[in-house]
Amino acid sequence: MIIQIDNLTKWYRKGRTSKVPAVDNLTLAIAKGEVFGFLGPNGAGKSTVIKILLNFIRPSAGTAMIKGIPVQDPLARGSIGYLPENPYFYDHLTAEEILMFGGRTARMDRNLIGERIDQLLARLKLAHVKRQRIRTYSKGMVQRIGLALALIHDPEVCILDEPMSGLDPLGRRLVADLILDMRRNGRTVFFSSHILSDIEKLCDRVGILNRGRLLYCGNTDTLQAGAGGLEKMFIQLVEQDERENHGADLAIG
Ligand SMILES: Nc1ncnc2c1ncn2[C@@H]1O[C@H](COP(=O)(O)OP(=O)(O)OP(=O)(O)O)[C@@H](O)[C@H]1O
Repeated sequence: MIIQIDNLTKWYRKGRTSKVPAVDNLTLAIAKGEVFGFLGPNGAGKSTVIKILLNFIRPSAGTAMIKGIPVQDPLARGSIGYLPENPYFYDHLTAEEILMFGGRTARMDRNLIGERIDQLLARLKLAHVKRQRIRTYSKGMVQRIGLALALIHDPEVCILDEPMSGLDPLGRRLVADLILDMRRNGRTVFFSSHILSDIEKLCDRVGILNRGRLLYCGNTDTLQAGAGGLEKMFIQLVEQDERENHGADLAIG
């Protein structure tokens, strides 16, 4: 398995005395070449899992590995491309400068980086702003530069935290096409999203998280065959978990 998460738990402090589990004994394995959609309501723990995979934060218990390498080992990061939930750049830099920096950090050859920049900016419909400073970009343009930076070194594993966030329908289509291309090229994509229609279209499998626990993990084909598809299933599972395990009546939908 290219991503292997075992019994992962992350506690955060809440006030002085109490702690809440943001991730609660999560076990999950993603195969090479899979497009995996990671879903869950706000605060379910998706970004926390992603931050652990990137080794930005440490788990309280359990393990996470990329290509069999524990995520704490810097070697594990060599094969990852990462898009944060809210990408942020120095706004006096241009797209070209940011992407060149990203490519150099990944130890790529300058000429190769140049080619890759042109290719990615064309795909993301940003070629015309290559030499413009980021401060002149709209929110959706910054998001697309974030994606280009995640992909500059053609990573084996792409971990994308809400890649469609802030994008218009055309931007979403561009990102969806890029994800499908990555799958065709044997790349693995692990992404979180609240846009269930995108998840249904793009993913081989989905995992549904609530309060840090995995409520469902499985194939999207089976879901579509079921009545109501992913949206209905998502709402039912989360409502049921809230009612049965947390005494809350959500009354969603
Ligand atoms: N640094 C922190 N300190 C304390 N609690 C935190 C911290 N970061 C996250 N949390 C809590 O951990 C839980 C999971 O948060 P996380 O950001 O992982 O959720 P998410 O599923 O990514 O949510 P969203 O869909 O809103 O982005 C939430 O209850 C959140 O309040």
